[in-house]
This record gives sequence, structure tokens and C-alpha cells, in this order.
Amino acid sequence: MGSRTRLYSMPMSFHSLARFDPSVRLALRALCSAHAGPVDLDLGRGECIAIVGESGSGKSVLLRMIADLIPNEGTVLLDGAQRASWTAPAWRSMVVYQAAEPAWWDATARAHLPASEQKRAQALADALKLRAAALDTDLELLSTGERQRLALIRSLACRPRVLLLDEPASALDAASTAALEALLRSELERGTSVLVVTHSEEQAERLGQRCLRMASGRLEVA
Ligand SMILES: Nc1ncnc2c1ncn2[C@@H]1O[C@H](COP(=O)(O)OP(=O)(O)OP(=O)(O)O)[C@@H](O)[C@H]1O
Repeated sequence: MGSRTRLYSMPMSFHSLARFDPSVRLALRALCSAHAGPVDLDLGRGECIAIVGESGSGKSVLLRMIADLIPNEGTVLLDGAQRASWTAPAWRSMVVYQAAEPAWWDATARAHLPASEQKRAQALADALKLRAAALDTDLELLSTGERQRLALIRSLACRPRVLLLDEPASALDAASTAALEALLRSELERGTSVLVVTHSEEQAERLGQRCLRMASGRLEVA
């Protein structure tokens, strides 16, 4: 093991992408910013990796680096292709970052969704045990937990290849958490890959095929 945490299946030169393992959805090599890294990691197709760690250890910074929302260096590959192959908006619709406190720019959750996703959104709302009117209610009138579940619906409306979830259930009760986890499991079965940051070791155990710990900006096996 080198100076970096090695959490990937095979050595890989990023200059020889022909050797890329097709089971890997997202690959990070020497990904770093001023506040976290370097990080090397492979996330498989349909794999969920849970990331735990102390407050301020760099979990959110890692997700934001992957989404390219903050300055970062290193290599990020999606299905073997360099992140730079895509425009930033295209990248962020395939690799969707859901913040711990998601931002909204329209009055209702439904207004954030494309027409093609409206019907599915209602089904997702049902699956997440949201009341029927939640999608059409002024977001300011909804509870934090309702907005949190609506944020997941908005994230899924992009039909992402990778979901980067930052504390997606922090405001949810046990029943809503179970509904959210069941929905994420069905997404994983469809091949979506998930990196989920959580302060709940129990949730990390339930959801993650692998559980990693962030400590001082470095990932290690939990
Ligand atoms: N733009 C920035 N300028 C200065 N410091 C920053 C910046 N962004 C992140 N940091 C610092 O990087 C560290 C990691 O932050 P990060 O938000 O990733 O923590 P975290 O592990 O997600 O914590 P929490 O569990 O509390 O959400 C923190 O000390 C934070 O203050």
C-alpha cells in the first residue's frame, strides 16, 4: 500500500484506459482538494459504498469534488471515460450530488422536474410515504423531512448513473428512513451506483456493500 488509501480492485494506469474494468462505474485516482484527499476509489455498477466519519473529516468535500463543484485535482472516470469528456451540466446530471441541505429554486418540487418524469415522481412519492400533495405544495410549507425525500425524487429524475448522497435521511423518522432505503435498494438493483455519507453506522451497515471511514480527508476501511 502506498501513501494513498488503496480502495480499488486493480492497479490502473489512467493512460491505458483499455485496461479499465467494465464492472467499475466510477473510478477516482489521486482526487484531492485543499480540504480532502488524495483519494483512490472504485465504485462498482449497482454498488453502494457508505462513508462515515467525524464531522469536518471531509466527507462532503469528497462528494463535491466528484461532482466537480469545488476546485479539485486528480482523475475521475465514469464508465471508463474521463470526466472532462462531458460538460459540467452533463456530468452533474449523470453523477448527481444531493447536498445535506438541498437548495431549491422553484416554489414546488414538481416545478423542478421535467415533464417526462412527472408520472414516475408521483410513484416515487408514494414509495417514500409522502402525502399525495407534497409534490405540489409550496416547499417553504413542508417539513425538513418532506423536503429531504422530495430532494431524492429530484435527484432520481435525472436518471443518474451515480448518486452522491450527503446525509439523505438525517431528518427522517424510522419508517421514512426504511422507505428511503428500500427505494435506494431498488435503484441499486437497476444498476445505479451510490456513494452515501451518513452519521448513522446502522444505516451504513444496512445500505453499504462496503463501508469506508473518512479521517482527516483520507478514506480508510471502516
Ligand atoms: N471552502 C472551504 N473553505 C475553507 N474550509 C473548507 C471549505 N470547504 C470545506 N472546508 C473544511 O473542510 C473540512 C471538511 O468539511 P466537510 O464539509 O467535508 O466535512 P464533513 O465530514 O462533511 O462534516 P459533517 O459531518 O459535519 O457534514 C472542514 O473542516 C471544513 O471547514
